[in-house]
Amino acid sequence: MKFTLGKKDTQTKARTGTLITDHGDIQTPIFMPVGTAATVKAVHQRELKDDIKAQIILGNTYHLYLRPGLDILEKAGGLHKFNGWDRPILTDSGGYQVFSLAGTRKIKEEGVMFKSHIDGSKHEFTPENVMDIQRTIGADIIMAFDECTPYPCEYGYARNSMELTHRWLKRCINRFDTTEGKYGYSQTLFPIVQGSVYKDLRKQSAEFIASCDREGNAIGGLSVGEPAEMMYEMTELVTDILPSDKPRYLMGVGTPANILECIALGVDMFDCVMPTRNARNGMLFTSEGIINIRNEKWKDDFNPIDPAIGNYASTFYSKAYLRHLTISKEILAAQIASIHNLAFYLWLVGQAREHILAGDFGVWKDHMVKKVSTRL
Ligand SMILES: CO[C@@H]1O[C@H](CNc2nc3cc4c(=O)[nH]c(N)nc4cc3[nH]2)[C@@H](O)[C@H]1O
Repeated sequence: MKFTLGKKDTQTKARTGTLITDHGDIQTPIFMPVGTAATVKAVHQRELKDDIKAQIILGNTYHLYLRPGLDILEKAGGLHKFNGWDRPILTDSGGYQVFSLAGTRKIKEEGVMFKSHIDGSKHEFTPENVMDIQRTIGADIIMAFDECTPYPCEYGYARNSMELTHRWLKRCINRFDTTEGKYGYSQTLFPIVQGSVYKDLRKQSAEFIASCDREGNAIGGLSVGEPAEMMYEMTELVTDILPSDKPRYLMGVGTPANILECIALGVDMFDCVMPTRNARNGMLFTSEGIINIRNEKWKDDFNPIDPAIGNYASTFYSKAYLRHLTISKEILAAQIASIHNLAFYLWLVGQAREHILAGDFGVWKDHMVKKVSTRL
């Protein structure tokens, strides 16, 4: 994988770039739709490509390992062949899901023992087998096996958790660098900065991660319930230390406003379940602000959902129609709202890229942060 920097903004730390992978190029800043269990929920691959203009999507090691399982994925020739998404894929390592989803888990130096949330079966993730699992899934970008330090937590817990993540990272690197991809294209491993909300730990973790000299770096342990101001403070502290010639991925972030603020702090890659999860509950992100489509006020609003972002679903369907589908619990509601929200997120980061190139990102960002946060 190769990353070439494009233009650096003069008023903020925002920058454009291009990530070159064996499954295609990615223009940054970029938002990555979450496709947890081999699917971006309610959305076809064609819609992802043509309507949403997604450039890279996520998969999840924890979920894919449990179902459909490695045997099926290997027989299919990897995840790209299995779900038909032939552009880049990034998989999270399970370092978050094991702590947030799995039943009873036990963290040891060796790894994490856990029970499947599906059938209660017992499993163990170690840095080594999580690398092997992600080799089999075949994502272009894979994440190190880490502990996403819970928030809030005591300083001592945060330090021990960060140090465990660093020891696990060394084992991930040793395993990854001594194994090959299984499907004839290259994969790359991103390490993950931890340190919770403690400045000295964040600095220490960012310096260690930077010293590993990998092709990209991720910022973890955020978007876990901390106040937004704290997320921004930790993000800025870390991006000032991570190398500027490598892509920076802020995991699990976030709202449209969070994404714009963190682009201004020098982050290049984002993922979040919000556009798809909130879509299924009738919460729409639009270029004019946030809409709760269930609200009575939309029942006879026959205007399109959001023609400004220029995709089929947001232009063809009216708010009144989508409200009807949503309160009627029609399947099509989830499809239209998910496509719309994801198209909005891709439109927003695309606009950010254009304004960085045009040299007016700072002013545009401040205006848009207010606009996208307005409750309509
Ligand atoms: C704002 O949405 C809520 O918050 C979650 C996103 N927040 C988040 N923070 C993360 C941190 C890590 C990490 O430190 N390590 C690894 N490996 N993966 C991670 C994944 C993460 N996702 C959504 O699931 C949703 O519940």
